[in-house]
Amino acid sequence: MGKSLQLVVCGAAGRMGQAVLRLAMEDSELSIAAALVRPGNEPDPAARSIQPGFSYTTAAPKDLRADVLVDFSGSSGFDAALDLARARRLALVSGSTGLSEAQRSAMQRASAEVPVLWAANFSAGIAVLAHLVEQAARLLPDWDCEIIEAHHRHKRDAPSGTALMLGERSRQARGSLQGDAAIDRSGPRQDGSVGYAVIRAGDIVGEHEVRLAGPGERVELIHRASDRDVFARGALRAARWLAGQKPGVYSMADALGLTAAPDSR
Ligand SMILES: NC(=O)C1=CN([C@@H]2O[C@H](COP(=O)(O)OP(=O)(O)OC[C@H]3O[C@@H](n4cnc5c(N)ncnc54)[C@H](OP(=O)(O)O)[C@@H]3O)[C@@H](O)[C@H]2O)C=CC1
Ligand SMILES: O=C(O)C1=N[C@H](C(=O)O)C[C@H](O)C1
Repeated sequence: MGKSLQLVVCGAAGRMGQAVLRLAMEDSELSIAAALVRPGNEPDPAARSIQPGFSYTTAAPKDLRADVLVDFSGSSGFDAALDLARARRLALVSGSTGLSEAQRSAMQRASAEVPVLWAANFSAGIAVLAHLVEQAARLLPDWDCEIIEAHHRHKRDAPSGTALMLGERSRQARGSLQGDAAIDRSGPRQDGSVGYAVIRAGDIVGEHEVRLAGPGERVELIHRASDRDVFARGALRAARWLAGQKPGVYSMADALGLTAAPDSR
């Protein structure tokens, strides 16, 4: 059977880009139409377990034929990825975090033209954690909510996109209008706020703990990713699902078929 779904990968030289490329190349139903990197940033395919003879590119070819753009280029590459998806009418799957309000608005506008699926975290476990956090926050409306996240030493944004999503979900579940706790955590805690603590160390793939604390007791909900491939697999699953959808905004819950459960955004 021939390969069916053509992918463009943005941020292809990065940790996630490399994982997406490797897994896509192992999949007989996927092929890589273009792997976009910054000029001078082309990894050695041989050194990274990518197919021999595979070539990276710094700009999309004029005759590009593709179905879905998978973006892991972070906030610095996101604008170019979004422009490319719009210009070539490609469905967009993006896991880039640390996006500004302006970038999020631009993504929303683009969804009128192409199908868009953005998720802070493509793992199935985080989709379930988000669901549990919502339930716990609703059942324990007055308890303090703290989110502790840990990632590798190279991560550029903080708190992580996943931590912010979990905080937002907890606030939504409580109907709280209260904002995030200030970065300056000195002084007593503000009722109803969500607090964040950040660890950046070594090669930690991604850990998120939501701690709900009341008087004399606490509930801790934890997810630990130990292999970056879980995110890459989730993104490829999202890409398969998104191809052929109408323009609009979609979530990982849509792609996973979790219609009754909240999504992982
Ligand atoms: N949703 C999810 O499940 C997950 C999301 N992420 C998110 O994905 C993003 C990437 O993570 P990670 O792979 O670890 O980061 P990396 O820094 O390893 O990779 C990002 C890559 O994108 C490149 N890049 C930046 N701008 C451009 C551009 N304009 N054109 C082409 N390439 C560009 C960077 O190049 P250079 O180094 O030269 O800047 C780098 O090679 C982050 O925002 C991270 O938080 C990560 C894991 C899972
Ligand atoms: O940068 C990473 O590595 C990760 N980023 C995402 C985030 O910011 O939430 C998801 C995952 O935790 C790994």
